[in-house]
Amino acid sequence: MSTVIKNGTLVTADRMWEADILIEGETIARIGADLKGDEVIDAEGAYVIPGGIDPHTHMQMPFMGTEAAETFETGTRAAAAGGTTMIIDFCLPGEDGSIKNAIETWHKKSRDQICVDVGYHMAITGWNEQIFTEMKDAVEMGVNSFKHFMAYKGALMIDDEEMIASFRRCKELGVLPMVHAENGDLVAEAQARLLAEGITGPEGHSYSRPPEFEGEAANRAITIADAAGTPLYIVHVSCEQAHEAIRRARQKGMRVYGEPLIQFLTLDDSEYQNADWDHAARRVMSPPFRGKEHQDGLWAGLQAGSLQVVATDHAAFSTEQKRRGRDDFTIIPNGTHGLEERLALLWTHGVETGRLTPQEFVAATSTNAAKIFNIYPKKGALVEGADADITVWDPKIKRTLSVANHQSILDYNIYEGWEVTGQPRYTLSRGEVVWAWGQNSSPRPGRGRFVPRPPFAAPAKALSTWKALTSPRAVARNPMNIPAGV
Ligand SMILES: NC(=O)NCCC(=O)O
Ligand SMILES: [Zn+2]
Ligand SMILES: [Zn+2]
Repeated sequence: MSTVIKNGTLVTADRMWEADILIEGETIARIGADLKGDEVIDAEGAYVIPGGIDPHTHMQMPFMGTEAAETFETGTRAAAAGGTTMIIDFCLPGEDGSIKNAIETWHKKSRDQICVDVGYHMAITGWNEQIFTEMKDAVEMGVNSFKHFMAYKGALMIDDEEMIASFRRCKELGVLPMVHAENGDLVAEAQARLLAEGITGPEGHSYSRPPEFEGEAANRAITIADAAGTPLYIVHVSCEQAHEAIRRARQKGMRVYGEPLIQFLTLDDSEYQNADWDHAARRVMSPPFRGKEHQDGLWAGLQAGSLQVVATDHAAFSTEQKRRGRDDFTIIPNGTHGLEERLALLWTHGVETGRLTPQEFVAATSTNAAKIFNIYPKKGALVEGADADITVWDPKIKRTLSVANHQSILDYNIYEGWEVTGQPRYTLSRGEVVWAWGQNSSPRPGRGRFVPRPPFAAPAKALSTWKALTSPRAVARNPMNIPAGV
């Protein structure tokens, strides 16, 4: 069976042009004029873009004494409804500490539920022989990126020595280390002080994690990555201090990538001052939302290219779960949602305002992630042979974001009442329409697939060559120029 998408304007990270797309089975077979297929999808007046890739989600994640409420099923349905056709979720090792077992556990959780494709990053939450060995197994199982938490002291956090060892192992394996950059010791100290001062509400969360703590950790992680000779991806960049560290590193020629979240681009820290406890607690995440000046910096980074990917860090906890921290902000589960809203918010606040071109929008929502995480051009591209993960993006559809119409399992929406312009008229995952605007689609759970991601030959080789050329070496001297011993 073949399908042709007709009359649309194709947009990729580097081009915009009029053409039809012929899909045969699961892949793009041809791109050109006047193509014919068994079925026709009309894209008149719409942009035809690569399906979104959200490289930062946490479905059903065990965290802070509970488990994220969003399931792989509801989460990937929300993704499809928002024009996203692939997520990369974070695997956390269980009590046995095994990375291999964690991947199997994630497969078991996701396999029968996913409506679109998934990949995994692996969290490194300690350091020992088993982890060293199993990192290679993880690579063979299709994982090419490893996250290190510099925060969440006493839980997921690792120290510098462990991070150095793990980054060196990443370099050996040609895979990408990632960091959650916040100084966890300083956060823990600030939390204790604020509680002692009687600040127990969600505003304490924001006070305990100032941008300086994030900037310090970003600089430290960059220094460790440079010493280990590896590229680095910094997740959920929220502030100018971390952005500045990334800019400086990139200017020195380092491959450091920065990921702002759609939440950081659109919401600010005044949310934590809201008199309604639930309102403020539902927006508790780490790092927290920042002031407007930081937001402007993040937008500028996307425009200038110092930040590459807009993700969501979708970690959805219900009101009831958030209320666990009623008397103590340090136990409010950290996380917010955005998977379904990401593209529409970035279009509305990025493209509609002239901050981003449609091509830059595509780069930030799919192509750059596909390149950085080594699945390009299978994903994130409109080229012959690529997976037919395609969103027919209608820039005229208006929608009011609301818990009443969202697909997420959550009992609230942090964007309640916000008007957005632009929605997927159709979302296609490997050639199948999984979402059609206004038709109450229900993509089949279990149709999604795990996408293995191989290690990165090119950046690893380039960095090794450069490090070998610039590494310290002894100066060859004529013995006549060396003082004689006494
Ligand atoms: N970001 C957040 O608050 N929750 C999810 C876990 C993480 O990414 O740190
Ligand atoms: Zn994190
Ligand atoms: Zn996260």
